[in-house]
Amino acid sequence: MIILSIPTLAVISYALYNLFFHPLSGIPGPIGARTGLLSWKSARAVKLDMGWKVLELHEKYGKVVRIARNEASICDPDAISQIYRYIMSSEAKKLTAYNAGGVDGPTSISTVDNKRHAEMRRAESPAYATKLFAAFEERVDASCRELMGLLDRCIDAGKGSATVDMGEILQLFAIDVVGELSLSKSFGLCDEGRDTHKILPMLVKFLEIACIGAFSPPLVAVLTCFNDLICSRNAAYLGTIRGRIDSRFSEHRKLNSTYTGHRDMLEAILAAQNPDGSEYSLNQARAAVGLILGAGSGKIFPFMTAQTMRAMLRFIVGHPRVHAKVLQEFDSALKCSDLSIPLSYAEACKLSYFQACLKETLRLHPPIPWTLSRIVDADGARIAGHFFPAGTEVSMSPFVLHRRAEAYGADADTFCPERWLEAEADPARRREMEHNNLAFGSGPRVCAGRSIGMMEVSKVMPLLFSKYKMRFTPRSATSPHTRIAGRGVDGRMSMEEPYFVTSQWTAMQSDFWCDLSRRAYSAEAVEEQNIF
Ligand code: HEM
Repeated sequence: MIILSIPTLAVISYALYNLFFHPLSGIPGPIGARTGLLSWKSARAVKLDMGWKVLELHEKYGKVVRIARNEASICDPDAISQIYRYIMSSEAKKLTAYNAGGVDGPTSISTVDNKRHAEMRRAESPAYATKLFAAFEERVDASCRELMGLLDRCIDAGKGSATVDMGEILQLFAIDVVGELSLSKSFGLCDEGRDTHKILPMLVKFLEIACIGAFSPPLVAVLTCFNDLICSRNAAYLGTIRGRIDSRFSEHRKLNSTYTGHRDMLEAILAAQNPDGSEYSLNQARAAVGLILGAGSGKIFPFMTAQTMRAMLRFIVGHPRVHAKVLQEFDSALKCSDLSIPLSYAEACKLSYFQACLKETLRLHPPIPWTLSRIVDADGARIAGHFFPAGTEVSMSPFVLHRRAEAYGADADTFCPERWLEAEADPARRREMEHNNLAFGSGPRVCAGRSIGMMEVSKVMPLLFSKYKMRFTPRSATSPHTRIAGRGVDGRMSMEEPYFVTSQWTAMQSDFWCDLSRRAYSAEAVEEQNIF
């Protein structure tokens, strides 16, 4: 009896301490999180509903919510700099959860120590530098051609129209692009027209499991075994990547090559040096390139660009007024010879309405809805009216912040690209809106591949919109959808929703079918055919 009651007493004392004496005890939140007896975040990782659940908590409890025993989620634009810049600039460490999922060794995103992170970031920065952009653009153009080739083949096979899983096709494209950018070699997925190595399910499972493991430490060992199993079942894909990295590594060492800055990201990584002047080892190169490719890392960037492209397609085609304006802008630029095909990034940046749509897409559907956590440093910090002592965690969800009226106005939850154009006339407002955009994170750990991601999306999406007539395949008993209803990024289920979103570390869409046919892209054609 006494033996039984000791553990029970320990649990009760632990819960009471967390409820009434823990430094975060004054902050409201779900009871499981406040007592520390249930992991609210693990539940989100398993149920794949993070975005809308954390939003619900903020709607119920306000700007500051205790989402774990030691963590508060904050949604206050005024706190962005404090959390991501000032706290980070001192001794604060990045949450150890980022370590989950690494295979080849530490990467910049998984490195907790700030000093080491800064060193890695500096060493690897040439891989993301604008110096490589001319080469990058050619490679993205090559992948665009393969993508258009695939869509044309589908349309020809269907004698002028086709119903395709655009979600999957855009993912194949994004993976081909990172293959081109990082290793000078596409994976040929668009050429094949399908996921030949079954890479996609592997990457999705890898990511989901890494997230569950990150927030359920007792499960890490079991989940790591699952991840190893997933990797071994997809040895062909991982083997191809490793083989390419390894042979380029030996070639680099044998020839004692110097970095010319003209080839690809791997060339820049092979030339990277540690602070003591030593060259990057094979494992360091594998880890850095694996991070970019999503092979052997829990953070999968080809997913993020694909998610952005899918969301953009969903928002633009789902808003006929916006769709017509995007096409009109493209057609008139083409008519005035302001554009060439393939589109250069510089030209794509001049399509101001299109760029506003891209920013609006990243605002309403940030690929990472998860709370980006930081640990408070030795001095503690006063944030959003609360004092956080050293060692407590503070975080923000891009998804939640982007939907707050304080950040984007009373209509924050509607898709309105015009808000970005209007802000152009008011530099202070524009700066504020850019500052509140957390889609790529903020501060010293902001996304290293931001310009690459923006370039990729900016080059391919205008072409897709202008070259093809696209509409969402209506859901019906005979449609190819695997789910009866769709689910939007806000968690709402609907028969009208063209895809199904799961919200975990990333907001992933699936089951996204579109009807496709060719479109004559010129301004006259739009008017004559009265397409809209
Ligand atoms: C639309 C596409 C993308 C989005 C929305 C995105 C978003 C993000 C976010 C939110 C973070 C920071 C996470 C944090 O605060 O801990 C991040 C980090 C990072 N991203 Fe991206 N990303 C995108 C594309 C890419 C691409 C294409 C690459 C590589 C070519 C890339 C490479 C990285 C790297 C290396 C980091 C780690 C930075 C560090 O910790 O120093 N990203 N990304």
